[in-house]
Amino acid sequence: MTPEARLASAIDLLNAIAAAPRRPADATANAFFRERRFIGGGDRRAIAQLAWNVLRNWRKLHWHFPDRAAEGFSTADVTPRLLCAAMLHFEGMALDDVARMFSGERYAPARLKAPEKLALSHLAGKKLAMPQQSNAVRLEYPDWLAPALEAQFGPDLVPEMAAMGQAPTLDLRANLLKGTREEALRELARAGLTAKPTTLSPWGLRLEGRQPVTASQPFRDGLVEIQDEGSQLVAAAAAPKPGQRVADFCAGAAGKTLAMAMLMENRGQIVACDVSEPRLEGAAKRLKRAGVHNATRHLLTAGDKWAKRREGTFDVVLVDAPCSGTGTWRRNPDARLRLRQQDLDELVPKQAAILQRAAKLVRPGGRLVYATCSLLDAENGQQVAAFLQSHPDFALAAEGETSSLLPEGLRGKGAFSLTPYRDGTDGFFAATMVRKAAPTSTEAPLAGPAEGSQALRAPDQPGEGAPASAA
Ligand SMILES: C[S@@+](CC[C@H](N)C(=O)[O-])C[C@H]1O[C@@H](n2cnc3c(N)ncnc32)[C@H](O)[C@@H]1O
Repeated sequence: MTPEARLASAIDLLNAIAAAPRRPADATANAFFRERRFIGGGDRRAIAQLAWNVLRNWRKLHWHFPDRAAEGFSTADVTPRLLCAAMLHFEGMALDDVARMFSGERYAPARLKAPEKLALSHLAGKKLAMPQQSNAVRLEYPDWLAPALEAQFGPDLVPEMAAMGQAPTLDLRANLLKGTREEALRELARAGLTAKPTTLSPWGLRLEGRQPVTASQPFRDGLVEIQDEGSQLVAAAAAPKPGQRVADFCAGAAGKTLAMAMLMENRGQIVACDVSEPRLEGAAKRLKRAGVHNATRHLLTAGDKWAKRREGTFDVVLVDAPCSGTGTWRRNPDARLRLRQQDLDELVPKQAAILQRAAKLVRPGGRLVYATCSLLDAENGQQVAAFLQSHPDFALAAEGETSSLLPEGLRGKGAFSLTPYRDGTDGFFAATMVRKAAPTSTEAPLAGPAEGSQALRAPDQPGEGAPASAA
């Protein structure tokens, strides 16, 4: 593709993203490229990069295009065309050269209109980030979240949000069911991929730059799984042992189920629960590729007796709760634009209800881990404090009760948070709680696999399951 055609496609992609404002941009981008299979890998990366740079710098770019009614320019004229043109300029292209890209010729974007030319002319001599911009604009966070983020990070707000604005690293987890971390490193190198061990997760590997992992042999063989180092540490906090009974209550597409099955050395039983059938379906292919044999899936439905019958029977219960995803803004810059106060107002009681339901599954003496990929105390510390207040039979794990798989700095307290600036991971929170050992005679006996649960050895047929996710 010519540079002009790539530009036109980036504009089309941003228009598609704008047309589905509640849908995650990466889902729209996947559909966009699926419908345009003729676009090759290099072009695809260049198109996505320009579109993502626009999303990452959304507020700053808009700041440069205020209403200029007297000159016939209104903010309604700020379209993906203008944002892409501005982005190219701020990336170093002279304004005349940017204008030339809009040639109107075949595959190139249509010529710039008078209001667009006028708006672009005001960019001359300016930088993308300007001292007059507020912190929220310069660092790309929503104004309504400023008080919560300021309270959370204090003097670190600026470096934390700046780190959140960077492109993320791509982390893998060596799957010890298939080989050691050293073997994974060797096989990656043999496949032409450069990685190095992570410092916090004992199984993590960090890839330099963007490398085609999913097409590589070690990925296809299940020797490595895509998983942010922070997500690996949540599984480390849960620390299930071989032979135990484990419930991954919000398992989604099983990112943490996979890591926990690895820690269990495929022994014992792990039940991956979720309310979303498509997500649980997506888990099947990943579990098969990873060589996991000790997992079953269970779809949670309203009025379902499954959980009731298994109260007090699990050694470890992980609640990887649905959350604002504010810790994943590096990966999903569009999420900053989508998140509303209303979403948070709905999420907090939902998380509390899920945590209460899941807690009932924990046996006396067992472990309950509550985790999110959120930066916000309302979803994290406050949620755990409220739970402990209303559940005196649970306590935050004391030193010595937390997982020895965690790095020393995270082991001392029952709860930890991770951030891109401090830890080089996505933002994560995990709290380990222990149910006090006070067995009662009414406890249900250990139950076998649930009715309606599906054995995950099933997908022998090609094409079953969903692609790997980074969760
Ligand atoms: C953060 S995601 C889980 C990611 C997953 N653990 C992983 O590592 O790949 C949260 C999940 O909670 C699920 N969920 C939402 N409401 C739920 C509920 N009431 N009970 C259980 N799971 C729920 C969502 O469908 C979603 O898959």
